[in-house]
Amino acid sequence: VAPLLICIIDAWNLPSLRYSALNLDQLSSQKCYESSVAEWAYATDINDENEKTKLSLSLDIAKLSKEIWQNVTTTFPLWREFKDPDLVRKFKTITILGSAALPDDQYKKYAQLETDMTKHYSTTKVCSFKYKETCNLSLEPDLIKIMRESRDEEELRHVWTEWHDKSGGPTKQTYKQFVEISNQAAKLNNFKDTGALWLDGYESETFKDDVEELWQTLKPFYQQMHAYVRAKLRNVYGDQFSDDGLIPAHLLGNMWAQAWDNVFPLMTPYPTKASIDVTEQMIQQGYTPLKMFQVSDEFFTSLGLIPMPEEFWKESLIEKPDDREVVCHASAWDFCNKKDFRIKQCTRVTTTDLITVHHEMGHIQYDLLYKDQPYFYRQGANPGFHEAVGDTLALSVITPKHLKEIGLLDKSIPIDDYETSINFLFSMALDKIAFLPFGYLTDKYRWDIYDGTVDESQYNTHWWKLRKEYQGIKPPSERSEANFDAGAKFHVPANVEYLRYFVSTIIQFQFHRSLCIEAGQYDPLDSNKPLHNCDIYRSKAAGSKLAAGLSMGSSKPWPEVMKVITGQEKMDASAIREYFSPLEKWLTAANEKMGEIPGWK
Ligand SMILES: CC(=O)N[C@@H](CC(=O)O)C(=O)NC[C@H](CC1(C(=O)N[C@@H](Cc2ccc(O)cc2)C(=O)O)CCCC1)C(=O)O
Ligand SMILES: [Zn+2]
Repeated sequence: VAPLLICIIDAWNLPSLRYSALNLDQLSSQKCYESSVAEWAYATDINDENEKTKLSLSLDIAKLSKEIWQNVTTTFPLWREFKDPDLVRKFKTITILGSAALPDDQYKKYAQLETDMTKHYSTTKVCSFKYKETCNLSLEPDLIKIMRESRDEEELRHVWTEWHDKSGGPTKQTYKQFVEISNQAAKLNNFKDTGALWLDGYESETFKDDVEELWQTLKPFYQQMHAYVRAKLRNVYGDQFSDDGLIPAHLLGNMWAQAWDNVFPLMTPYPTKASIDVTEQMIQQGYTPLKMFQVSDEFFTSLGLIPMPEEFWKESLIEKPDDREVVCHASAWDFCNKKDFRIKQCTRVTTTDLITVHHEMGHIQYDLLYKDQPYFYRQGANPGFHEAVGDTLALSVITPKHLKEIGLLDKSIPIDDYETSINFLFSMALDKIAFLPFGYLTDKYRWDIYDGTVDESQYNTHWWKLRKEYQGIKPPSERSEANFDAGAKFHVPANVEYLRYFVSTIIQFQFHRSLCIEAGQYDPLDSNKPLHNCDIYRSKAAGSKLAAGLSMGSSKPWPEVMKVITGQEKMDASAIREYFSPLEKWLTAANEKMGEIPGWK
């Protein structure tokens, strides 16, 4: 590869030799394509044959990137001193290898451990509460549905405990081994541990402090919402509550208590007014998963963004097959050949899944917008940007105004009054504000493990310490170090960094505010155009502003991309606070009236 490399670097310097730069791009994207095909085959049909192929292809691509890395660092040991910042940036993306830096045998062990943990998570089955001998319930769709719909405290506790015992516990020792190898890889990349490697993706010395500050800014609002929800759940499940101020984790409508929108029906602020749960309407109108993807694609193209390519509609898997095991956790795939882009999602016809469809389509839209960047720049400006694309557009889609526009909310229903807006904002806060402490602690927990603060004898104790401190929740049943409850959350066994979702929750409101101004849908001085009512649907101006930033991929540091999209360079909680400000006032007054004191011991 060395000679190829020499002229590659020249090529980057001498446009005349561009063809050789293409070779490195072509070499890497070809290998990426092959390993993506093998990954996809496995994720959509979990069996030994596909697992072997997937592991061998991922070893191949690890070998190639290690070879390129070794040649770059030996041929150009002083690359950090180069004058051209773009060249230095390219070198940097090549030299951050992650697990591929491991020697082959260690890499094989790492990949096997990760595959074993993800396979265990994706195939775990539990027994039903009502029919004790039925033990084939999957997380998706069975347990998700029970957690969303059941109001039977014992059934919720059974399902929560079964899932946490069976999915997390058995992977604890595997995870401990995985942590050790993962840290070895980080050190080979010149990081002190995997947590530091993850944070490097945000290219900011102060990132941890910035995140902590954003959390401290929003924590009082979270505590007001937590207090109101706690009071309302106490009315329903009284005996489950004690005076510690904590909410039992199984009563919040979600297996991980990370989004509470499913308990909205138990605490609707104004029950006679409209709510944005349009699941019934979708079913009545004969919505199918395909229709949900078409509705989303139409929203993107209404902004002048790129339609899903032919391949997408042909190759995506949008419903759970009934003849094989698949990894149901939704995901969006870029096959690195500029043509093949797919989504794998076990889609159900629900409002939540309509939002998830937009989330996944947002990933593909970003992949499409930066597909002509050099291979190493075909990434999000930072991981949070990739997560924010779909959610930003979903903030418009989910408004009562837009739901009427697409016929999911009856035209006759009044939606411009104060009470309807409080219902809407409360439902949005149960999703977005409830998520913030979870989005933060899921990586804080793993930073503490990777940097050695916590060893495996404390894995479960530490998880519940953070879950109590940040979320104000507690487990519904006795937990011990025989459990590994963090392992019951996909991203831990699958080893996917999670802070990206906290970052996305903050910046998506900054993107939304900027695009709403561009679309003429929001004016900070016009109270008739509040931010939460904005729908950028059909605004080509908003679409082109978003596309201008996203097309840059990771070619520039993310503050520059942030500036293109929002005019600001920093993450800033003012947008999310402005969006929710009517609700924050309402909740504070409601808690005072109930005598409900925010916070917990
Ligand atoms: C090849 C590959 O892996 N590709 C990446 C994308 C990429 O890197 O290009 C990818 O598809 N990752 C999967 C992951 C799936 C989901 C997720 O895990 N979400 C978080 C947090 C959350 C929850 C609600 C929400 O509205 C938004 C976020 C959770 O469920 O806890 C499942 C539901 C939605 C998104 C994703 O799409 O981020
Ligand atoms: Zn995502």
